[in-house]
Amino acid sequence: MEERNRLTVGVVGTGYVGLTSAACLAHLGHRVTGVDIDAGKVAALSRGEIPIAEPGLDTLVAEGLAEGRLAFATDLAALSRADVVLLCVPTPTGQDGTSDLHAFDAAVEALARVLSPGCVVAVKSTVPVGTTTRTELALRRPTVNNPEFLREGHAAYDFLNPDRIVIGASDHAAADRVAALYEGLSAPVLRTDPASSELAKYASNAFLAVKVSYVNVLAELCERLGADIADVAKAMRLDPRIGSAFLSPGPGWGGSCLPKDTRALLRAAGEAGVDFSVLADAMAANHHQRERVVEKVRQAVTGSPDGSLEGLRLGLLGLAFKAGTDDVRESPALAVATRLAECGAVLTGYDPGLGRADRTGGVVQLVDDVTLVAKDAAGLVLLTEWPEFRDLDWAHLADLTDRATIVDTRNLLDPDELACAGFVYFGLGR
Ligand SMILES: NC(=O)c1ccc[n+]([C@@H]2O[C@H](COP(=O)([O-])OP(=O)(O)OC[C@H]3O[C@@H](n4cnc5c(N)ncnc54)[C@H](O)[C@@H]3O)[C@@H](O)[C@H]2O)c1
Ligand SMILES: O=c1ccn([C@@H]2O[C@H](COP(=O)(O)OP(=O)(O)O[C@H]3O[C@H](CO)[C@@H](O)[C@H](O)[C@H]3O)[C@@H](O)[C@H]2O)c(=O)[nH]1
Repeated sequence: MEERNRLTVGVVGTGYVGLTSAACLAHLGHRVTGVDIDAGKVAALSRGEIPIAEPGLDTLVAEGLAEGRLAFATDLAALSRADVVLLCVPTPTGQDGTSDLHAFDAAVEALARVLSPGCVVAVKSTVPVGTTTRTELALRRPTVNNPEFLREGHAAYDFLNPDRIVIGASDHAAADRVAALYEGLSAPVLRTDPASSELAKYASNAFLAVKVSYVNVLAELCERLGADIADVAKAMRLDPRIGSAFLSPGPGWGGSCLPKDTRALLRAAGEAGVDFSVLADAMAANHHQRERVVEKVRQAVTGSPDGSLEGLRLGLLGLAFKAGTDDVRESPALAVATRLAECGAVLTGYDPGLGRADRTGGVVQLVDDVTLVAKDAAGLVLLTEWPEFRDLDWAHLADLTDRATIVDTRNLLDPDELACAGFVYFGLGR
């Protein structure tokens, strides 16, 4: 990148989005300082220690630190000379869809005191429509909305290879400044107004949620009608209007974004007097899906829809909300585990991303050896689609179990192979 395009960038919040943005923008040649209120995190990052499991991020952070283009601080004063500041703080949503903007507003209030008059602020946090314009008024600095679409587990790759860059701004020069951050990346840049940009973020996540709920209900219908969801989805994927992604059934959609953003969009629609019942239905289907998985496990391991799970040992494979991450925020796997525990089951769990770090609130005894999960279990439940589960020694695991029964909620495994290994296999929609 030419020297003239290098910007001095501040990033507020160094979580999944902030840390990834900081490391990737430093990689693109900008001078970046990431600021976080968590002093322990800042100290660790300054030593090159990465608190989240994201492929490639450690290398990018090490590169940025070594080349002097990346630094971390706890004091926002470190951003006083920034050309652009990205806001990447959490914006959680309550059960009623209300966005909690405390962290966001606190960061804005503190920034107002330190930013130079010419600084452009980019809101990367996912925020309700109107927030960017309100922030612009509070900061009295040009403020644009620049939503982030990265997926956890692919954060650095997605940041550097985006499908699109969306910039919602009322000021052309401010939009140009933010667009300059991404020079060198080949992605369509969509310039629009702040409200459209804010809404595009929620609309994208909620659409993905609807798609997964659709396929999960379809899987239930397949079971009732004797069809195979794998083939039904395969036929659908071949239609480019439908697309090939997000058609895999599972225990429901979760994570730090889809649930909270769907709730927020439904609330925004309600407040605007718009009946967006397809969203409410997708959320209800998602709740139902977890119950359906619990009832499938009950039927599989007890042989009856009314069988008791009290005192039964169950082994869980996977607790993260999806493969490739150590994140358990709103994890459907954890929701299923919690429900099974409420039914009296005694749970042992193994997740390649979590190790023995207990982030399950004590619901599951986490072990770091899959054979301990199988030992004396009345059944196994595969909840997260870690690819390495395909290569386990299933015959050995079947021998270790009390009853060689497995419920594969991700349809990850080959039913014939599992049957050969001695398991009674149950998938979804098969
Ligand atoms: N996680 C994702 O995959 C993803 C993707 C796209 C968009 N988003 C959105 O990005 C935003 C951030 O999400 P995240 O997952 O990166 O959050 P996170 O919880 O991983 O990280 C947020 C960081 O902000 C810090 N922080 C909180 N208040 C602060 C303050 N006042 N000043 C400085 N630092 C502060 C926290 O200590 C934490 O390190 C949210 O709005 C989210 O919806 C997340
Ligand atoms: O066919 C599928 C695809 C996904 N899921 C589930 O859907 C959830 C969400 O998956 P994913 O979208 O990959 O997770 P995130 O990393 O949270 O990414 C979403 O949320 C981010 C935060 O807003 C956005 O930036 C991303 O574009 C958006 O994909 C997970 O529980 C998945 O297991 C399925 O069950 N079946």
